[in-house]
Amino acid sequence: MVKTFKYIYGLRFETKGLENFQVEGPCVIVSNHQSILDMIGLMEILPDNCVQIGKKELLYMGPVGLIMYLGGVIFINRKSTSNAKTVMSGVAQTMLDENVKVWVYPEGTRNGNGDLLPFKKGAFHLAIQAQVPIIPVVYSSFSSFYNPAKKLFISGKIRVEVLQPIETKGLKAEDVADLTERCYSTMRETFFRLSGLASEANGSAQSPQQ
Ligand SMILES: CCCCC/C=C/C/C=C\CCCCCCCC(=O)SCCNC(=O)CCNC(=O)[C@H](O)C(C)(C)COP(=O)(O)OP(=O)(O)OC[C@H]1O[C@@H](n2cnc3c(N)ncnc32)[C@H](O)[C@@H]1OP(=O)(O)O
Ligand SMILES: CCCCCCCC/C=C\CCCCCCCC(=O)OC[C@@H](O)COP(=O)(O)O
Repeated sequence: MVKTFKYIYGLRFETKGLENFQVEGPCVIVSNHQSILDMIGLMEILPDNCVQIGKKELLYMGPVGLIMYLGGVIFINRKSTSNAKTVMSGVAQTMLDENVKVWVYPEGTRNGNGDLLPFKKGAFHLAIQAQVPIIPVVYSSFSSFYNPAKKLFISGKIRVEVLQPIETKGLKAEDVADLTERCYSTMRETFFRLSGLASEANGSAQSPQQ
């Protein structure tokens, strides 16, 4: 049902690398998060047996919260790192027991400013604790067709790339920072490429025309 919103809004998806989802057993999928439109992009490529990590406030969104709850979304309290850590440790065991993939937005919040925010570390702890691969997914920038500040929302194309799995076998807690950084730079590079943006050393991004 969520997927059908793409026809209403005139969004087209060009997807590459779906075969990278074909890993044996569970994995952690990480993707960039620009807006609520990501829910359409999520449903466009959602693999089987995959649940998402969401902020707990979403649970209180009436019927939408109920659907998410019934769909298996794992709710975390972002204001309490210790609570979120406890929930995610439980997830590591469950994903192995039940052969489930877990989708995390490592930026931890929506960000439509034409770059990726620094990644939070929960997804990477999770993958290392469960010793499962990380599969990065990158969606190109929406800014050419969707910009609430400029009251812009027209039809547009979203390029999606499912990148190759990053193995975590043998990695330990002390490798989390390095793994996070590796994944971040690969995804950021891919984001700029898919969006046709030139990156700048200071972290801001500009289109070549600008
Ligand atoms: C029309 C009808 C519609 C019908 C409806 C249908 C709807 C669709 C159905 C389903 C779709 C659902 C989609 C849901 C999408 C939801 C999107 C969101 O909500 S995004 C926001 C929530 N997600 C996240 O925040 C995930 C990312 N965040 C993290 O991973 C964080 O790390 C954290 C676990 C929340 C902790 O946050 P904190 O700010 O404290 O982050 P740090 O990363 O800086 O961590 C601090 C510190 O703790 C260490 N740490 C972190 N995690 C762990 C861990 N698991 N184990 C051990 N240690 C951990 C981390 O390393 C840091 O320490 P240090 O600095 O020393 O390294
Ligand atoms: C004009 C925009 C129109 C949007 C059309 C949306 C089509 C999708 C239809 C229904 C899906 C409803 C599901 C709602 C789930 C919202 C998930 C989401 O994006 O949560 C925000 C959260 O991650 C981070 O929150 P903050 O950025 O920190 O606060």
